[in-house]
Amino acid sequence: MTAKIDIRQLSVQFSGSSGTVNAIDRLSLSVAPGEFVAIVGPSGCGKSTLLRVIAGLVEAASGQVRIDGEPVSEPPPGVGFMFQRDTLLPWATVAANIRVGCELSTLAPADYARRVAELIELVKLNGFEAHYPGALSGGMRQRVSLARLLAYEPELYLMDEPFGALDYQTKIMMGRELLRIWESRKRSIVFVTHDIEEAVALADRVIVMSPRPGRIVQDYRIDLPRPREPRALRGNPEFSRLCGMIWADLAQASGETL
Ligand SMILES: Nc1ncnc2c1ncn2[C@@H]1O[C@H](COP(=O)(O)OP(=O)(O)OP(=O)(O)O)[C@@H](O)[C@H]1O
Repeated sequence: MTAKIDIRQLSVQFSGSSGTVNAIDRLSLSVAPGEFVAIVGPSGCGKSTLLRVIAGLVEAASGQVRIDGEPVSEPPPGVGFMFQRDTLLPWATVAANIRVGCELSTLAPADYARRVAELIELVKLNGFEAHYPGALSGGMRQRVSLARLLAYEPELYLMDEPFGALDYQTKIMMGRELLRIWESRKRSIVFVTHDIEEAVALADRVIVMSPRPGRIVQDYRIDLPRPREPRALRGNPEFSRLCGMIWADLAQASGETL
């Protein structure tokens, strides 16, 4: 079976006035079709850079990234992103921003309005349809970005701390929705987060990265039963064990003692 994402010996460097930064060093990773992979690691370890290389937005110094067997050289079709800083159109309303996702999807134009209304309901932005992004909080903008991504329904979701600006309850709710959609459609997801519990609750695998240069130090298979209810997992001993191990890896990667 062809991997959805196949990364071989990837290195990425950034050059600036203060010298060259080795952001990623000889990293190899394979993501199967339909797999949900979470990436955790200390700040600055190259998680966002890795997503950007997969998305064809940053060039590799060496190594190769393939999506569906094809080398990535520019943003590939069928890939949806959700970046840390939202990329909403400032001149378009909430509804119009979500509609952009529909336009990228295979949905018939006659169904756009219904889908936009469903997604606004899903991300709890009823009453804000006609607002512009500048009039929304960071968490609300993140929910619009999520709705736009869900409207697109790409084959591959690249999500960079998608729930980082949300309050705890909304974050749990959005995680549950993402799981529900993923479980019904089985698209591939690469999901960067700083939240270990979120990573273990959602993903099939949790990849732990070390700080500069970014490398993979652990690759955990999360065999917790599905469908999962993120909140109910909090009392599960296997869930706690996995979170504890990843916590220890991260502490070690950051050079901290527990
Ligand atoms: N465009 C760029 N130019 C120069 N250096 C960069 C650029 N983008 C990233 N870097 C550097 O590459 C390294 C990895 O950055 P990256 O944003 O990928 O880390 P991260 O793990 O996503 O961090 P965080 O968890 O804080 O979001 C950092 O040292 C960063 O300073």
